[in-house]
Amino acid sequence: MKAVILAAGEGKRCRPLTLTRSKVMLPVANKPILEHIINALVKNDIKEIILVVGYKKERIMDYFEDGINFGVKIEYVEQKAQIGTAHAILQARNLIGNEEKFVVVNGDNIIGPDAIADLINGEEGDATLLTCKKDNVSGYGVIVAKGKNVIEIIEKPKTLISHLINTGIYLFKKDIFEMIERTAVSTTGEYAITDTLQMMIDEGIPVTTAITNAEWLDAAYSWNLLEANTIILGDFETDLSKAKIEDCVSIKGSVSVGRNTTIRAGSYIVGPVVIGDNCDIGPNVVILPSTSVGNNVSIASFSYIKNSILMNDTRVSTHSNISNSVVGSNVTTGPNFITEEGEELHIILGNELHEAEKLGTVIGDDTDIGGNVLVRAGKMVSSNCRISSGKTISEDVPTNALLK
Ligand SMILES: CC(=O)N[C@H]1[C@@H](OP(=O)(O)OP(=O)(O)OC[C@H]2O[C@@H](n3ccc(=O)[nH]c3=O)[C@H](O)[C@@H]2O)O[C@H](CO)[C@@H](O)[C@@H]1O
Repeated sequence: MKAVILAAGEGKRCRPLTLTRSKVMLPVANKPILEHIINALVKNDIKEIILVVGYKKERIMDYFEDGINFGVKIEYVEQKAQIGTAHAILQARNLIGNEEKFVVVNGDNIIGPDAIADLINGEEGDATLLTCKKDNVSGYGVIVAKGKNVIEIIEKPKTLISHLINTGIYLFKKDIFEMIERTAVSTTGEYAITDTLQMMIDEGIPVTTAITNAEWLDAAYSWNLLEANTIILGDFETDLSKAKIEDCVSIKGSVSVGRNTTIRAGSYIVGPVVIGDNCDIGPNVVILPSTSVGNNVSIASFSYIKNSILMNDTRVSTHSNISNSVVGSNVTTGPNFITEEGEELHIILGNELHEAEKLGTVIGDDTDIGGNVLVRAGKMVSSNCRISSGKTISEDVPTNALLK
């Protein structure tokens, strides 16, 4: 069976990190979200993948190429304008060819292999939709079902209607393409697959639900990446075989360190922690759970990193303290860079107010921050910013900002 993965959108709610890559390429435990999905499909023996790409597609295509290094065959199809999930699925029509049925997966949620197995085992009717129960259903499509039959799909309702949400994982028969062609544009101006399914239900065509308790993680906002990272790191095992570990390094819990990475003397690392290839850590650096450090990262002496994601090519100078933060790639921070720790924060994004349980900061790619800079809890610095030494960041910093 083939699978179509929808990966053409930006994922605006994860800005500033998605200004330079799409959400599907955001790393969780040092692997793009999309790679976790592909691994889950492979474990279910689904090895022919059609990737619908659009926004920043080169980044996806350069990473996955033809899929051979990931144990799959990947074919790409471009969705030129991101006008909805139904429209995205339609782009795969020619590549699905004569397949009677196929799996569709939103590319921006982390899923475990059992989620796909639950979908396939629960197949019934013309379309099967994988659902899961969630306490907080805001921001999702919710499902009203009678037994296995879906009665109604309500996209992002304002009031609580059901605790059953649409995971964005489906098993379709190829007739779905004709249904999509008949789908009307929604009030938000998109061709939504949820509208296609509702149209089918209204016409008496059976749409069923399979429920899963398996892993399904959505990092809706950039700070949610930290929770996803903590969960995925929980499955990691210690692997120090490829690293250079100097004397007097203390390592506890599960810690995985990549090729050609040096952990210098006096460093103290408590897992779960994953560190990529070609990194230079220490001397005397403390890294605490649950932290992911990408490839080609340096963390200089006496720095302290806790519950954070540091992406590729980032350089942290001495005596820094980075906690509960997501730092993009190719970021440089000067000596004594401090992220303030905050809990139960209110964060304004666009015109909406959100809550973050815990957050230091989120920093976009290609930003340079001088020495002795403090970022107040929950304040974000966008990409390509230059911040001079000695500043205290008490407001969000916009893209390309120069703070002298
Ligand atoms: C209309 C719809 O489907 N809603 C579902 C979607 O909402 P949600 O609002 O999350 O849907 P998104 O717009 O984030 O898109 C989901 C995925 O489809 C891709 N994409 C989106 C639009 C587009 O034109 N092209 C494209 O490829 C995105 O890159 C992403 O990987 O997922 C949720 C689960 O996370 C479900 O609960 C919602 O019911």
